[in-house]
This record gives sequence, C-alpha cells and structure tokens, in this order.
Amino acid sequence: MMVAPKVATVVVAGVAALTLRFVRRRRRRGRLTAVVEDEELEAGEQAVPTAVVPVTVAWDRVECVVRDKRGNVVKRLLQGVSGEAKAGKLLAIMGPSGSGKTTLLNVLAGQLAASTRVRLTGSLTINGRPFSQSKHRLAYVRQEDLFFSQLTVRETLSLAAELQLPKTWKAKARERYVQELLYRLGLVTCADTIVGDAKVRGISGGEKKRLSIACELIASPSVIFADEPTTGLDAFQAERVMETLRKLAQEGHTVVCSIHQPRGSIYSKFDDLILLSSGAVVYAGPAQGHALTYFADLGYKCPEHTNPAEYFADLISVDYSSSENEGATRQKIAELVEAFLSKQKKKGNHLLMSYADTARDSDEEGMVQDTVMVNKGGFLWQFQLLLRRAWRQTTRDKSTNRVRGTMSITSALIFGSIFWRMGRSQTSVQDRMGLLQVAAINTAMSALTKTVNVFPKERSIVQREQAKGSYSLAPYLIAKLVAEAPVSAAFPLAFGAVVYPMTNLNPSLERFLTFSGIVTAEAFAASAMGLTVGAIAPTTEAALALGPSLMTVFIVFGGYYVNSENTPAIFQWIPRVSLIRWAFQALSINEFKGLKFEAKNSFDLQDGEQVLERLSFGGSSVKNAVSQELRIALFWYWLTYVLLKRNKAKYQVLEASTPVSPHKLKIEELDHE
Ligand SMILES: Nc1ncnc2c1ncn2[C@@H]1O[C@H](COP(=O)(O)OP(=O)(O)OP(=O)(O)O)[C@@H](O)[C@H]1O
Repeated sequence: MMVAPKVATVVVAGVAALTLRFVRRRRRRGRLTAVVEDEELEAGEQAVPTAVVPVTVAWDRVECVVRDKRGNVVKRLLQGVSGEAKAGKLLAIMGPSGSGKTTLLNVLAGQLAASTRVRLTGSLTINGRPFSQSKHRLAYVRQEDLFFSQLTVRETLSLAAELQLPKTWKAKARERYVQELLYRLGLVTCADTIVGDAKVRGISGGEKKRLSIACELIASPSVIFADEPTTGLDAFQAERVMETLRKLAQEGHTVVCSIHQPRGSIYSKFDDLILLSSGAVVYAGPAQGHALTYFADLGYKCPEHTNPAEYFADLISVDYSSSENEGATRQKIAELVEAFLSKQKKKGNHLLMSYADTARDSDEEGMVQDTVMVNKGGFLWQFQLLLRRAWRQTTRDKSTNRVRGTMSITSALIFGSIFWRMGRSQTSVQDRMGLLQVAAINTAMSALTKTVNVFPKERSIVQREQAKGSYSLAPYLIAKLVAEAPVSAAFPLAFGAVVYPMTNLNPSLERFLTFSGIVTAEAFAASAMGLTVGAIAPTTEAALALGPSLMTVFIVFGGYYVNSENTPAIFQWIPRVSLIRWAFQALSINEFKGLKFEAKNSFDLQDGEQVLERLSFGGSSVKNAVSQELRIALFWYWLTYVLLKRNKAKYQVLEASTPVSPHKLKIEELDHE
C-alpha cells in the first residue's frame, strides 16, 4: 500500500526534472552565447553569460571634419549625424560610394583611425552611458577578412576561442562552444577545410565572411558592426551572410552594417535604415514601409515592383552626366537633407533620450553581463598557442616551401655548374671569392623576399588581435621565430649541400658544417630584416620594393665590391651593419684559412691568409663574424618588436560637441571640395 505513493513521487519528480531540463535546453537554444551546460562545468570553471544584454547605441550630432595644416576645414566626412541602433534590430547604413558609411561605422565602433588633421565631435552613448564608460562588448567585422591561410576553419575558431575565452574553460566546453558556433554560422561543412588564400584554394568568400563573424562572436558581443559584409560576394553568398546577421539581430544583438546597394531580398531583411549622402543624413528610421511613405510624402514615390534600395540609391546620388543634371541632383539632395533635419527638429530627441534612460536603468539593475572577462594566460601559455599556429602555418604551406626548395637547389646547381670543381690555381682565388659573395647574396635575398612577401598581411592580423588584447607581442614574435627556424634553416642547408661538393670548396667536413652554419645564421638575419621591412611598409608591394633596395646597399658594402679599408668615412658604419659583409667575411675565413695555392711567380698568392689580408679580414675569426651576424639578427628582431608595439592602432577621440546653432548644410559646397 505504501509503494504506490512512493512510485508516484519518483515518477512526478522524474517528469519534473525532465521538464525542467527540457525547458532549460529550449531556453538555451537560439542564444548564440549560451553553450556550456551547467552540468558540464567543473569547480572553478566559468561559464559565458547566457543572455545577450539589450544594448542601444545612440549618437547625436556627430561631426567629422578634415582640416589642412592651417586648421581650415577642407572636407566634411560626417555632418551632424544623429541616430540610434537598437537591440534585436538590423540597422543598415546605405549611401553612394564616399558618402561616409565606413566613417560613421568606425565612429560608432570607436575605431576611427586617429589623425591630427581630423576632428571628431558629437555624442555617442551605449545604453545612455558615454561610450568611453561602457562595459558592453562590441564586435567589428571589417571589410577585409584576414586569416592565417593554412589553418582550417575549426582551427582558426578554436584558437580564437582559446585566446579570447577565460582560461578557466575546460577544453571540452570550448570545443562544444566552437562546434555550436560552426553550426550557427553554417560553417560545419567546411570546418576542416583550410581557409586558403590567393595561391591555395580554400573556403569561399562568403564562408570567410561568416568565419570573420564567428571569430567576433566568441567574446559574446552585444553589438556587432559589419563594414560592407557583402562586398565581393556573389548573390547567394551575400544573401547567406546577411541572413546570418539578421538572425543575430533576432537573437537580441544590436547589428549595424554598412552596405552599398543591396538586392531587394537583402533589403527586406533590414529593420532600420540610415541613408547618407555626402556625410549628411537623408533618412533615418524603419527600413520597411515607413521609408517608402516618407519619401512618397516628399514627392518621391518608389514605383511598384522596384527594389527600394536601388530607388533610394538613385535618389541620393549625384548625376554627373551633364552640368545641369549635376546641379539639379545636388539641389534635390540638399532639399532632402533639409527636409529630414526639419522633421527631426520637430520631433526633437525625445524618443532617443527616453530610451537611453530606460536602458541605463537596466544597466544599473545589474544586467551588464555580456562582457566576457578574458583571463589572458601568461607568457608560456600564449607562446605554446602561438607556436602551434605558426608551426602549422609554416609547415603546411607546401606550395611556398616547394618553390623555396626548388629555387635553392636550382641556384645551387647553377652556381655549382659555373664554379665547377675549382682548383688551386691563382685564378681560382677570384672564383672562390665570387662564389662566396654570390652564396651570401643568394641566401639573404631568398630569406628576405619570402618574409616580406607574407609578413605585411600577417602583421595586419596580429594588429587586429593586439587591438582585442588577445596576447602580447613578445610570445608572438618568439613563437614565430621558433616555428620558422627549422624550415628557414632547411633551404640554406640544401643550397650548401649541393653547391659545396660541386664547386670543390675547402674539402673538409668541419668546413662544410661551418659553411652551412654561416649561411643559416645569415638567413635568420635576412629574415629578421624582412620582418622589420614588413612592419614599416604599409603594403606587401611597398615591402617588396623597400626590402631589396635596402639589401642592395648592404651588398655594395658587403666586403667584395668595396674594401672596408677604402670605404669613405661617412659610410663606414654601413659595412658594420651589413649582414652580407659578415656572412661573406665568415665564409671567406672558413674557406681561405689554411688553403694553399699554386704559386709560380714571386708575386703570386701563396696561401689563403694572404687573400684574407687583401680583403681586410686578416685579424678576424669565423666566430667573431657569426656573432656579429647574430647581433644584427637580434637588432632587426628588436626593431620589429618596437615598430609593432608603436604601430598599435590609435583611435580618434570623440570630443563633446558644442551646442550648435541651427545646422546649415551646404551640400553643393561640400561636393566641390
Ligand atoms: N582621414 C581622411 N582624410 C581625408 N578624407 C577622408 C578620410 N577618411 C575618409 N575620407 C574621405 O571621406 C569620404 C567618405 O569615406 P568613407 O570610406 O566613409 O565612404 P563610404 O561611404 O564608406 O565609401 P565606399 O562605399 O566607397 O566604401 C571619402 O571621400 C573618403 O575619401
């Protein structure tokens, strides 16, 4: 008799537990940031906050002007722009090319590049608080997707998760989080494909963009900015990317994107719209229905079955086909801007402020939970993560390594054939010097070119990661050096292994090993110099122009063409810092010391010591020359570190705007500037 109630209690408890679990699972579903189930968390493990905190970004009378040296305004990039982006909404900033979309997006993300010539004023608040005091996390998906090309999608995301999530997360929880992101962003089918680049085919452009979004979502941002997310994508991929952004908005994120001229199906996904022309707002409000009514009331009715995006683009673009058309369109745009301004003035900022106040209240009630506190690991932890990435990038880049290997062997075969089996005659002295100089130049040039070819792009990735505070520079540079060392050493070693026996250089195993050691040290120094060039040059093309030019100077003062004793006083420091000179000096000492030559005349060179005297390398040793080479390598590494540290992105400060007199916009003037 007592059994039945007990069974009933157990059944009820079981059903209740299952229901609760089901409800909790349902609640978790649909939230991007919620992935770790409570039962999987172990003691001390930290979960990512589950809900997306609603965030409103509001900006008021934002002005951005460019001034000349005398302080006169030469260009107005943004003119008294006001608006707001709301939680759960997808806001699109549209306008013709050069209308200020990217500038506005940068301002809203707090990432407008600092410049002494630019002045930025206005107000920017997040949930009613000044931007600078906000603790809400913002994500910015840039127009250019930059990744390590040899890593797979999953590896890229996993590494970003390891760098950005608190260290207290267990590996299993992190993997689940990454897997969830892969599902959400539609990246499961390409999860194990390498990202790729122009040389190696990898994932598609749309997948790259979604991977960029996924990487930004790791830190659970409340606000997502995306700069022209559909640029360069075909219609299908553009649609998928925009659908992803729309879903994120539906999940509670505040999503703001700039877009040029979307298709109708993409336009229909927008909740809110800002139309910009010459940096001024032509319209700001709901994208569907209201926008069309607004313009229809002003006498610009969008014809039926016409894509509103195309209609608006035509409406706010200047027509340059003739001077009359140009004048007429400028006039029309100026009127549209005035019409919007007067409408805004009538409405006042009432709505904006009331929302901001409520949002501030919700912040004060302790709802600010969306910030993931990144528990950055120490040096060793960062080093091992970055080492793994650098190792994969270096060793998997088969095409580059194959080309470098082929070039090393081919040049060794060519030089080997030219300097084939050198004897000990007097003329062989010049041949040996020529060969050693050529070996020094060839090694340095191939190491330099390889580095300057890839580093400027990698630098941009590192700078973005640095801006997020993912890791420090020192572990990054050391990990890169360690990971690349074996591969970088392999090519000069292969060169030496072929050219040395072919040319009959000083035939002893010890000398051969020393030869290989010298060219390897030189390759490291040239690579380090390439890093510095890559850190200075703004683009790969600039780096490719600068690197070899600089190296040419070091070649001229490399000890072969100009004897260091004859170097003009003003240039005497150059041979001392020339990596070619120290390599050539070390190679010459290694080759000539103790070598006897066939001497028929009294003025003939008897031995290698006499050759070294003529080259002014007499009192030196291989050890000394190699240590100078390594010092040069260290100098270039240090300089790269300093430059990367100094080049950290700096952003323009938003100054409070002074109360302005009624805003007078001069579209005609502005466009002539
Ligand atoms: N720091 C600056 N100094 C001078 N002019 C600038 C600066 N930054 C941007 N501009 C100019 O301001 C205008 C707006 O640039 P912005 O990149 O914001 O336009 P956009 O609407 O995003 O254009 P697109 O669709 O072509 O990317 C352009 O004419 C640009 O050349």
